[in-house]
This record gives sequence, structure tokens and C-alpha cells, in this order.
Amino acid sequence: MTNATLKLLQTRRSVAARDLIEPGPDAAQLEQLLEAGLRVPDHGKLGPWRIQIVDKAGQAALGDLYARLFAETYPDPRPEQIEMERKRPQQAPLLLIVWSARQAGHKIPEFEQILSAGAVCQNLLLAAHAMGFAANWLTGWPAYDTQVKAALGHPRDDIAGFIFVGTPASTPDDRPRKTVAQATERWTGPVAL
Ligand SMILES: Cc1cc2nc3c(=O)[nH]c(=O)nc-3n(C[C@H](O)[C@H](O)[C@H](O)COP(=O)(O)O)c2cc1C
Repeated sequence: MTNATLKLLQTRRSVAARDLIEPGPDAAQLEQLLEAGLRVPDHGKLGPWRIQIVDKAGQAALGDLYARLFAETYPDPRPEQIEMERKRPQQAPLLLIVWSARQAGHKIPEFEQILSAGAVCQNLLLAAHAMGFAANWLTGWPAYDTQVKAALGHPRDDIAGFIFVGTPASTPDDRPRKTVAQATERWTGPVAL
């Protein structure tokens, strides 16, 4: 691994979707981003994931759907809450939806299939960072809403993440992170039972 690649891995951080502005990836950059995103470990070669590309028109339609569902679900929603929901999927130039499209009952445990979809999300974040963009992996209520999943055409799959990609308008201070010492331990033999 070159030092530059290692540095990229060590410096990846999220930039909030609301702080991601144009330009987003062009068509050629999007292709590179997706290629990198899909290069993940995948036990059994099942390809238990799918990436949906949601451009600005799609984001507007998704925002309308969120606004409608929110207004139907909560009594007396404030207009600004509805507008916030409408804006939710429209915050960044590019929205990618990573689906965990796994096979139930397969000999490859579902947990491992889900992990592979998580790896797609992480690869997308890293590739965006490597390309000079920033990204944000979000879920929120729409990721778990049956009507949203049906409208997106995947009623039986799960949303691993909404990945927002764009150019960072600003880069706030990094958040506190666990050190290697805090997050690791050495195992040298069986724990006494
Ligand atoms: C599966 C998953 C879902 C997430 N969903 C949200 C979310 O809905 N809202 C949010 O603020 N952060 C969410 N996060 C956390 C952010 O993506 C991000 O990791 C966090 O803000 C810390 O920033 P960092 O990536 O620079 O460490 C989620 C992370 C994961 C792994």
C-alpha cells in the first residue's frame, strides 16, 4: 500500500449531507465510484447488494414521497417539518441507495450477506474521499419504511444506507475517535470459564 492510499484510509471522515454541494461526480467519475463500491468481499459470490442511483429528478420525487408519508403518519405536522422531509433526500448532488438484497435460507448466513452490503457502503465512502468528494452514510426512518421500500421497487430487501456524495462546502473539525488502544485487545489464550 502506498503512503498516499494509507493516508486516505486514515483520514476518511463524513461530511454532513447538508454540507455537500455541487459539483457531484460526473458520469465517468460515477462509473469509477460504483466500480470501487462493488469491489467487496462476498462469501459465496451471491452479490447480495444492489446500488440505486438517484439523480436530482429522482431525489425530488423521493422528497415528495417522504413529505406525503410524513404528513399522513403524524397528526398536524408543521409545514416546516414537511418541507424538511421533502428536502431530506435532496441534500447532496448525488444520492446512492445501497440495498442489502440477500437470500434467505441460503447456506451463506444472512449476517454475512448483510456485512457484504455494509462493505459496499464503506467502499463508496472511501472511493468518494479518494476522488476528492465527501460523503455521508445515513439511514433514518425512510430506510425502515415499508412504503418507501416498495416505492423504490425493493419491498423485500433492506436499505443498508443512503450514501450522499458531493463536494464539501466546509470541513468541520473531526469528531473524537476511539484510539487503537481503546478499541483493541489482545487475546493470548482461553478465558477461564
Ligand atoms: C448504518 C449506518 C447508518 C447511519 N445513519 C445515520 C443517520 O441516519 N444519521 C446520522 O446522523 N448518522 C448516521 N450514521 C453515522 C454517520 O454515517 C457517520 O459515520 C457519523 O456521522 C460519524 O462520522 P465519521 O464517518 O466521520 O466517523 C450512520 C452510520 C451507519 C454505519
